Amino acid sequence: MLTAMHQWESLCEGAGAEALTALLPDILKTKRWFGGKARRIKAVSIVESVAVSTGTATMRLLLVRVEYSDGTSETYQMPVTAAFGSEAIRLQETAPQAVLAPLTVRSDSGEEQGILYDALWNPALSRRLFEAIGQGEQFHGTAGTAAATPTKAFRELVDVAYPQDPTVLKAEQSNTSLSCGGQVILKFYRRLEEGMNPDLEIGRHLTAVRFPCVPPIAGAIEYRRTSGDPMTLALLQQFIRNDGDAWQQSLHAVDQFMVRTAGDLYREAAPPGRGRPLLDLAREEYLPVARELLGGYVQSAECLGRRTAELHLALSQIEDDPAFTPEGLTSAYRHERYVTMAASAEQTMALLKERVAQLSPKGQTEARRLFDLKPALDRTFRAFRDLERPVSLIRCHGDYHLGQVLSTGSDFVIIDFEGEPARSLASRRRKHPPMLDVAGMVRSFHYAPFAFLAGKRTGLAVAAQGIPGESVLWAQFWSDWASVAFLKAYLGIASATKFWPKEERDVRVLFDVCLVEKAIYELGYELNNRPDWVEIPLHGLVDLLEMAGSERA
Ligand SMILES: Nc1ncnc2c1ncn2[C@@H]1O[C@H](COP(=O)(O)OP(=O)(O)O)[C@@H](O)[C@H]1O
Ligand SMILES: O=P(O)(O)O[C@H]1O[C@H](CO)[C@@H](O[C@H]2O[C@H](CO)[C@@H](O)[C@H](O)[C@H]2O)[C@H](O)[C@H]1O
Repeated sequence: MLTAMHQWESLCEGAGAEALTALLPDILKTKRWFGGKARRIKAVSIVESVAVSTGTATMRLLLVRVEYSDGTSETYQMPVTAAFGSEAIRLQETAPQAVLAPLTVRSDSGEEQGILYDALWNPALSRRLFEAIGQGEQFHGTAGTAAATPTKAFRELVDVAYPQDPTVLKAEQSNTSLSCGGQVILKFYRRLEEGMNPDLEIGRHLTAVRFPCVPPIAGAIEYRRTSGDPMTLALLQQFIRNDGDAWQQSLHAVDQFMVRTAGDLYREAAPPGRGRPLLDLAREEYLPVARELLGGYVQSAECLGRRTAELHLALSQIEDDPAFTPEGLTSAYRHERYVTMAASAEQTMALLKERVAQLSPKGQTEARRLFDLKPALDRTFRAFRDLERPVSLIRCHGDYHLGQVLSTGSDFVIIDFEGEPARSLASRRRKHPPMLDVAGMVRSFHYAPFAFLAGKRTGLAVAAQGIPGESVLWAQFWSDWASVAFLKAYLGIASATKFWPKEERDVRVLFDVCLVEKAIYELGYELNNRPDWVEIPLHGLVDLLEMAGSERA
């Protein structure tokens, strides 16, 4: 229970903030967007409090610094406000996820009971933020200013009157987004760092060149101080009408595929064998049975491949910003990336060793297989380190997977250019070989059928029973041919561009290393975030390393 004197805002500043900061470690751990749940918090402090008012209601945009016992720290954005009496009771019932703590405000006239809650759930206050962007308003805090600015595209995208109140999206996400009348979406970043968020940085450029496959950016809110780079607090972009994301669409396609493979013709047959590299298959005609069994998904994956190549082309052609100018891969880059990849593989293997007993028997066997495959892993990393010819680095999506693509029916729109959430802002803003995104999507084509088999569609946990054995070959078949369709269309455009490696050998080295690096990242991500998904990237990684071995043999 929080107690404030005279007004709830006293909890946000000075001596009054002690009561709130004492409760914050426990409050943070209950929030979906807090990324430090598995870490020990040493101290929490409020480093900024910016007041935003509608005249009748006030919120404080708090910047909260979390210091961990390992000496590192993070800054989170928490917009807070208070409600009392029947309004507090209504919110506790209708939006329990918004409640931060029960609250008592004492004054000379007595006590008032209420709650402190997330101000994004207050429509009048969140509308105030939407409107501030159109009006280019600034809100002053104790150490800096929250500056709202529209882009040139604002007027085309936004009805300034906002006929409806904003509502918080129900989507499963790491940040918090509000949609306003199905017209625009305002995404509040939770973990903040100095420097422009790549979502805004990339989105602004692609909006300026009118790249059609991303939501145009209408504006942003940034926190500015006299020294240091601004921090991106929020991004306003067009709301894309969609029929779900490509992940949901893919699970549906896998479902239909599995039904087809169970049909009379295929029931007794094993899927046609593997063994050919995907990059080779992508340059040949489709296997007729693959086309038949994947059905309309072949066209979807091809469309996604084309859009991905067009995205890379657009990103490589942004001319007025050095942060986007393509660069050659230097030996310093190769060495530095080699060291980072090897270190992160070591860390992930160590974590897997700690958790191996929690896997299914089949998962435990695969984990042991993975430990034995360490030489193949090293060979893959070394082949990248020893590349001799120059390869282009460009700005990429950075965390590209089927969940980052909205399906509009006949086409796709690519969202969320923030990069891999656990990495630092500096590393998320780096240039990479575009193969990084290609590999991200190919890994996602592997995740979809295996997640389907593991019951992820229906929410069943895989941990206890492991991936069912009988359909694994068909799952692999779907994964391979969906990837081939994507690669065929991607290469059809990308291989003629300046950013694509000229030598086929270099393409193969990059493809292998990017796939393996992504699968290791996923293994670490699942161990830390979704333990009952671990066996999906584990299986994928073992398969990649075994295939790499058999191709070399
Ligand atoms: N421009 C948009 N139009 C419509 N829906 C969107 C848009 N951007 C995001 N969404 C929805 O919000 C979800 C989360 O968005 P995302 O940017 O991936 O958030 P986070 O980075 O917090 O995970 C998406 O999966 C999608 O359902
Ligand atoms: O979308 P985010 O930016 O939050 O990305 C993180 O979470 C993703 C899961 O939500 C994770 O993606 C992995 O799981 C997906 C299925 O849920 C799969 O399609 C992806 O291929 C797989 O990598 C992503 O890695 C992580 O950064």
